[in-house]
Amino acid sequence: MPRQTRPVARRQLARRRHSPEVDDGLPGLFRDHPQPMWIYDLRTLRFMAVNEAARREYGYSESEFLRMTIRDIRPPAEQERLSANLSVAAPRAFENAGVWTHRRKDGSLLDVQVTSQGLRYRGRACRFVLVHNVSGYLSVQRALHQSEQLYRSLIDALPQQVFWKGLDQRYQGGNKEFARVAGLASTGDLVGKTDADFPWHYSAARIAEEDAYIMRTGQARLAYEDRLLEPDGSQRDYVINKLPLHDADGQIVGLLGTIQDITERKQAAQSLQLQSSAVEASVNAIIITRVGVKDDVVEYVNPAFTQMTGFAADEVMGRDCRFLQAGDTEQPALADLRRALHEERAITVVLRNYRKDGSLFWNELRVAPVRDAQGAVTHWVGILNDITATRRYQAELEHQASHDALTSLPNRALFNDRLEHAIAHASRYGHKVWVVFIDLDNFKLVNDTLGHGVGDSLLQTVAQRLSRRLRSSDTVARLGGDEFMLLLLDDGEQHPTGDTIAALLNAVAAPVRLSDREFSLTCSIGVAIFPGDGSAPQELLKHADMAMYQAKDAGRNQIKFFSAEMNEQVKERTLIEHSLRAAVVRSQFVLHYQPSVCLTSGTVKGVEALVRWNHPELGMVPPARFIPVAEDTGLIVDIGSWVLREACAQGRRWIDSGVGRFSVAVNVSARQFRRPSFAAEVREALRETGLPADLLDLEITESVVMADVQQAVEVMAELKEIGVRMSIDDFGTGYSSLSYLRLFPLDYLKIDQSFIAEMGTPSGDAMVRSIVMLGHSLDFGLIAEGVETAAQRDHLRDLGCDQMQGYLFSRPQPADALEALLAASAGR
Ligand SMILES: Nc1nc2c(ncn2[C@@H]2O[C@@H]3COP(=O)(O)O[C@H]4[C@@H](O)[C@H](n5cnc6c(=O)[nH]c(N)nc65)O[C@@H]4COP(=O)(O)O[C@H]3[C@H]2O)c(=O)[nH]1
Repeated sequence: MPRQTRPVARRQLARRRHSPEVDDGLPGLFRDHPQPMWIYDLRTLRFMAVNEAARREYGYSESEFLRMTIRDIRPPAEQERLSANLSVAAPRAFENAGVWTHRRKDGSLLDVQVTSQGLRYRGRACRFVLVHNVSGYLSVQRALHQSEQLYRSLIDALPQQVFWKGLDQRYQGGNKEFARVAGLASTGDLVGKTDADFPWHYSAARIAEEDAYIMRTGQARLAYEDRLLEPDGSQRDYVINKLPLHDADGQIVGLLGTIQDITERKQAAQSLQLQSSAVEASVNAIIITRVGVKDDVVEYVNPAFTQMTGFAADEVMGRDCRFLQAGDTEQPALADLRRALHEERAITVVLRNYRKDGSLFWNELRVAPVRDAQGAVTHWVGILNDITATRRYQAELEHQASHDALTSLPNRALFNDRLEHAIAHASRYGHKVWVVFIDLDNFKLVNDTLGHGVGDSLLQTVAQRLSRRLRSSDTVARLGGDEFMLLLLDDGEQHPTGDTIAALLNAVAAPVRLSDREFSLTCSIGVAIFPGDGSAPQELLKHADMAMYQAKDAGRNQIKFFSAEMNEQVKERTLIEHSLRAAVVRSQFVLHYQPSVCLTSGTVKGVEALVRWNHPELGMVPPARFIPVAEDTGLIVDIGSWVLREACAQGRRWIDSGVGRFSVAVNVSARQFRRPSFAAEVREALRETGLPADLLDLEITESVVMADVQQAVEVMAELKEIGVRMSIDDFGTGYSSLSYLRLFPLDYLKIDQSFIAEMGTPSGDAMVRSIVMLGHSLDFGLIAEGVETAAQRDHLRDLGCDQMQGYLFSRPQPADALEALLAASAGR
C-alpha cells in the first residue's frame, strides 16, 4: 500500500467505529481498498465479505472465501493462538491484533499486521479485519538483526582492536580485542569511557587532540604507526586507522578506529633485516638455492661468495650450483652430498670447486635444508669455506713430517713405514724386498772443505740421480747426512739385480758440475734382502748398514751384499768399541815408527809415529781398524795425548841414548786439533819429555785444516811460536784452497800414497809433478808416502820431491827394532 493511503484508511475506519452497523452494499472504499479486508461472522467465523485486495493476496475467489472460515487461512501452528485470541477479544472493540501468520491458497505463508473492529453486518455480530502484509518488513528486520549479529561477530573475531567513539570523545563501542587491551571484561563496559580511563591514559591528551582533529576536519588518518608505552614499561608498536563516522545526513557524529599490534611483526622484520644484513656482511660465502622441479636453483649469493669464486650474483642467479664443479664430478664427497640432499639432511663435505677463472679451490661446504611451516624443504643454505690454504699447509706439514727438507725425499720415518708395509706384503705373497744402504764416500771432507752450500747441492744432485733410476714402486729416502736408503721390490714382475745396484753406484759417481767446478763423488753401498738376510725391518736395516760399512772398509766406491760373515766383523767392531776405553787405561798401545828418508842423500830425516793396539784377544790391531772407532767415541783425544807424549819421549831417548837427533812426526786427529788447549798440551809434552820443539812434526790432515781455516791459522800460529814443525798429511785427497794454503806456516806437504801408487801412468805422474811444484812454489818441503818401489823413488827424486816414506825403505817398526837403522843413518 502506498504510504499516503494508510492514514486515509485509518481515518475511514475510525469514522466507522462510531457507525458499526454496515450496510449490505459495502462501500466502494471496501471493495477497492488496496489492502486486504474482510468481515467475518464472530459466531461461525465464516467470511461474510472480502475485498478485491484480499482475493488477490490470498488467491481465493470471492465465493471460495465465503465458503471458508478465518481458520482456513491460518496455518496449523496459528490455530491455537487464534482460538485463544477469539476467546478473549471483546466482540465490539477495536483491536490491533498484532502480527499473524496467514496461509494463501497455494500454501505459501505471509506475515500480516492485523487490525480489527467489531461491527454488525447483515444483522450478525461480525468483525471487520484489515490486514497489512508485513512479510517484507519482517524479513528485512530479521536480515538486519542477522547482519548486525554478523558484523558484531566479525568485528569481535578480528585480531585487530576496533572501537568507535562520539564527538564527546567517549567510547560508544568496540570489539572484544579492544575491550581486552583496555582491561575490560566485556565490550559493553566500553560505553561512556574515555581514553583517560584506560591503560594508555598517559597518552589520553595526545589521542584526544588527534581524534578531535579528525572529527573536526573529517580527514581520516590511515595506516600510521604509533608506539605506546605499556603499563609494564615496555613499548609496543601499532598500526592505527582512524576515520570519521557520518550520520545519514553526512554529519560527523564520531570516529571509527582500528589498531593493530605490530610489535612482533616489527621485531620479526627487524631481526630478518638484521639477519639478512649479517648474511650480506658475512665473511663466509653463502649461497641459497630454491628447490625446483628438476634442479635447485640459486636464489641468493652474498658478496663473500663473489669474492671467493669470482662469480657475480647476477651470473649465478637461477643456475644450478653444479657450475662450481666445472666438470670435476668424479669426487667421492659429491656422492655424500647428493645422498644428504636426497635425504633432506644437513651435511658438511669438502669439494674441489673452481673459481670463475678456472682455478681450483678446496671448498668445505656446509649445506642445511630450510623447511616451510609444513616441514617441506623449500630452500637449501650453503656456507662455503675456502680451505685451500689450510689444506696446502696441512699437506706441507705432512710432507715435512715425512720428507727430508733438503732433497724432498721421504725421510727415515716414512721409509720405515714403507719398509714395514713392503715386508708385510712380500711375506704374504712370497716376494723379496731389497734394502739398499748408500753412504757417500768422504762426504764429510766435501762439507768441511768446500762448505755446506756445495755439500747440499751435491746431496740434491745425488737424490735426483737416485730417484731417476728407480721405478715408481721403489722408494729412495734420505736418512740424514750423506746416507740414502732404498727400498726395491722384487715381486715377480720386477727383479732388482746386481746391475741395478751397480747402475746406482755409477750414477752417483758421474762427475757433478757445480759453480764451474767438477766434482767426483763416490759412494759405498750395502744391500740386505728380505727374507734371506732378515725378516724384521730393523734387522734388514742393520744388515744393509753392515754391508755398507764393509764396502767402506774394502776401499769405498763399491757394493757389498750382506753375508753371515759380516756379522763376525761387526762383532769385532763392537768388541773394539767396548775394549778401547780399557786399552787407554791398561796401556795396551804401542808406537811403531816409520822413517822418512832424504831422496837425494838417502839419510833418515825423521820418523813418523804410528800407533798400534796390542789387543789381548785380537793381537796387533792396525790403526785403520780402531782409529775411526776412537774418533767416533772421542777416545782419540786420550789416545792422541798418549801418542804425543810417548813419541816426544822416544825422540828424547834417541838423543839421550846417542842414537841421534831425529824429528818425530805425530798424527793429530781433528778432535785433538780443535781443542782450545791443544797448543798448551804440545808445549807441556815437550817440557815434560825435554824434546827440542824443532824435532816435533805435527801431521794434520788436509780436511782438518780446511774445515775451519780461521781456527787452523790461529792454532798453527801458536804452534809455530812453540817452534814445532807442521805438515799437511794425505795431501791431494781433499779440496785444498791454494789461497788458504799459503796462510799456513807449514813445513811439509805429505803426498798421499794413493798418488804414489798411481805413478807410472801419465795422469799419475802429472798429478805428483803438480803437487811437487805447488809445494815448492809455496816454500814447503815435500814428503812422498807409501813408496814401495825403486822406480817410484827414482821418479820422485827426478821430480824434485824432498823425502820419501814407505815399505821400500822401511816398514813401521817398534823403536828398538829401528835403532840400528837410525844409528847407521845418523853416523853416515
Ligand atoms: N801400502 C803401504 N802403506 C804404507 C807404506 N808405507 C807406510 N804405509 C802406511 O801408511 C800409513 C801412513 O800413515 P798415515 O797416512 O798418517 O795414515 C795413518 C794415520 O792417519 C792413522 N794413524 C796412525 N797412527 C796414528 C796416531 O797415533 N794418531 C792418529 N790420529 N792417527 C794415526 O792411521 C793411518 C794408517 O796407519 P798405518 O796403518 O800405520 O799405515 C801407515 C803406514 O803403515 C807403503 O809403502 N805401502
